[in-house]
Amino acid sequence: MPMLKDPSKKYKPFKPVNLPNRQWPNKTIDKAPRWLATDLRDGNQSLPDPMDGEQKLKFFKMLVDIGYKEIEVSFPAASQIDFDFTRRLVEEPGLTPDDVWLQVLAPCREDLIRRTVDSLTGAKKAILHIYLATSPCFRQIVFNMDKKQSLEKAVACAKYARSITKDDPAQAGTEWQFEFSPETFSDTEPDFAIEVCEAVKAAWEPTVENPIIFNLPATVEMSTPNVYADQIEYFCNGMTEREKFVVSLHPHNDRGCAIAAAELAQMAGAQRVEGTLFGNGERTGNVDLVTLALNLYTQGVSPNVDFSDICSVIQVVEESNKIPVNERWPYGGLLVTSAFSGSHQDAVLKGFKLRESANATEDDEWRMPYLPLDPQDIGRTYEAVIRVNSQSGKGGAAWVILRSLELDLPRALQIEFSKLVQQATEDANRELRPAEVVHLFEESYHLKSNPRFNLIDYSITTDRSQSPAPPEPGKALNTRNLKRRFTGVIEIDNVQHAVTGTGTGALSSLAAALATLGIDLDVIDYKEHSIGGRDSNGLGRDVKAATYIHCSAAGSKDKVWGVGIHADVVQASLIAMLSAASSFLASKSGSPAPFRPIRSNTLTNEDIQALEQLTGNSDAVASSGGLANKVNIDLLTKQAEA
Ligand SMILES: CC(=O)SCCNC(=O)CCNC(=O)[C@H](O)C(C)(C)COP(=O)(O)OP(=O)(O)OC[C@H]1O[C@@H](n2cnc3c(N)ncnc32)[C@H](O)[C@@H]1OP(=O)(O)O
Ligand SMILES: CC(C)C(=O)C(=O)O
Repeated sequence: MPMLKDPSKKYKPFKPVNLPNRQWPNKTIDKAPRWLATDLRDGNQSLPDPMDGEQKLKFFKMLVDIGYKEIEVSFPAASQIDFDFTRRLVEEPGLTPDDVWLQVLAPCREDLIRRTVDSLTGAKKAILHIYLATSPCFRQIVFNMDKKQSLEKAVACAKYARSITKDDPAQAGTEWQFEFSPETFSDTEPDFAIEVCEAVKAAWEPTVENPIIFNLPATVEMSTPNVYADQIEYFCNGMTEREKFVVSLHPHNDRGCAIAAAELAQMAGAQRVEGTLFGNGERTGNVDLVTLALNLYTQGVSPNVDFSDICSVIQVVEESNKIPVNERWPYGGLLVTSAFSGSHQDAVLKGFKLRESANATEDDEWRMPYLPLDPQDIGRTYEAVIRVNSQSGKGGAAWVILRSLELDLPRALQIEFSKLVQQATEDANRELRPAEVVHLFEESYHLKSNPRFNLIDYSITTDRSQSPAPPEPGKALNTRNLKRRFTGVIEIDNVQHAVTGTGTGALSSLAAALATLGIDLDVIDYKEHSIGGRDSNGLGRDVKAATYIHCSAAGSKDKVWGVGIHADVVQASLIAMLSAASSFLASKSGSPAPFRPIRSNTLTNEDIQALEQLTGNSDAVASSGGLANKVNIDLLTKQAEA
């Protein structure tokens, strides 16, 4: 059967309350309401498999830890499990903190109210909650009662409840609060709801010090949230003795607007909200207390409950309800603090960088594109903020590398690496985990090991023979301007090559040395920074240098990046150069592997002496960076002679 083309006969629009002078739209919420957590009652009653006593206890303890002071723990007349659980909370020392109120629910039936009150005997602080559906639909279909009968039933039950609680001397050890719910309030004629509640108030005789709680449920959410807010404001205005009752909300989520309804209704005068963590409850659920609390928090209002360990909360909720918390659930969902798409990542990363450069503390104003809440405030890590898939941009992968390896990649390297990541995500057709992004980076830039190039040994000396300006007579040589000479042994594809080259610094001298083998690279960009932290004595001994060099191949448009990390800053740049050289060989189509030098090597006798010293003399080795590999000096000599 298709859906009705004209549903107007079957479904009628909700008739809003007439409240032309409504005040609530001009109000804001500037303080947390009283919370009532009803996971163990309304949440529990909606589960295919309700919780057992142990599960309830675990959940109860978590609610207490979060900071809830009013907890609806059971429907004691429903099952022995619920009754016993309530008794346990009352009897077992230390389970219920002195400032926590145990709330229990019963329908307007004397036998069930009696049983319910019995479950609380001896409690320090108890809220007895009874309900009677007051809407025309329920009066007619469920109870076959008219308004008068309905009102009389509510009053009779309130009187009975009073007689066995606050009026019963045997119950004097308990501090009692009384809550009445005109169930289906949102579908009840507004004036009738007021009439019933006035009568119940008169029956209970609340005081300013101990007001009655009128819980006004949207048992079924039937209208837009503004209509619910109107109903609440209308109720508050219509009732007498406003200071003797607390208005409580109990929104369900049939239309998906429970959060909005709870917020607008607070603006309309409600002081208390009943709900469950992550909105478990009948049908589409109760209003979600986590979202409500964090909505307040992100407006700078303390919610008086603590979700700083949201992951543990989710774990207990899921194991108790056996219903997963949706990944997209506001605030708590696993994916809501993650950005996959490039534009989001770019914006978020710029936000983080700005905070970092401003040395922002936890307390500093949170201004972050796309993220209304600092994930760390609820125990989520920044690692999970950026995730990499085929929708991601350069910033995503760069962030992963930064967080995992501390490498702050230059922009052009980010762009180059993101192309590799893009290819990998498209090949895999899925998200790349951080470890996979790291692995791809390490492989691409030969971080763990360079498969083709190995710096066996080297020394860098000043080259007086190539001094740009000979010293004036009588003046010392300005060593700053002296050229540097790289002399070393580089293994390429398992063959050792003795090379030497001169340049303005270590890098250019190595570049010159490589050029003698036919590997012509010009360094066009260079960046370095330190990584690693301080040791246990607070000294920067564990600090390493990270070097990035961007090279162009002489005579071609090819450009390659090299990355090197080493405790020795010079060696880091030499390693980076060889990393670039390796990429250069790989990028050259038609380049034979293994590598064969296309130019002959010209090692002078001085070079060979230097190499002999380098490998034979342990002091020299130490001063050259302490490379351990042993060079076959005979082979090198022969190579040089040839
Ligand atoms: C909106 C809410 O969430 S309200 C809370 C709902 N929670 C629960 O119902 C969970 C616990 N409930 C139970 O364990 C059971 O339903 C009990 C123990 C309360 C009652 O069980 P039973 O006696 O078997 O009655 P049952 O549930 O079949 O039917 C309800 C009866 O109570 C009546 N009733 C229903 N609601 C109410 C009410 N608020 N006040 C008075 N009577 C009511 C019904 O008219 C029906 O009476 P009938 O049999 O004369 O027609
Ligand atoms: C008993 C009442 C408060 C209830 O659960 C509801 O109306 O949804």
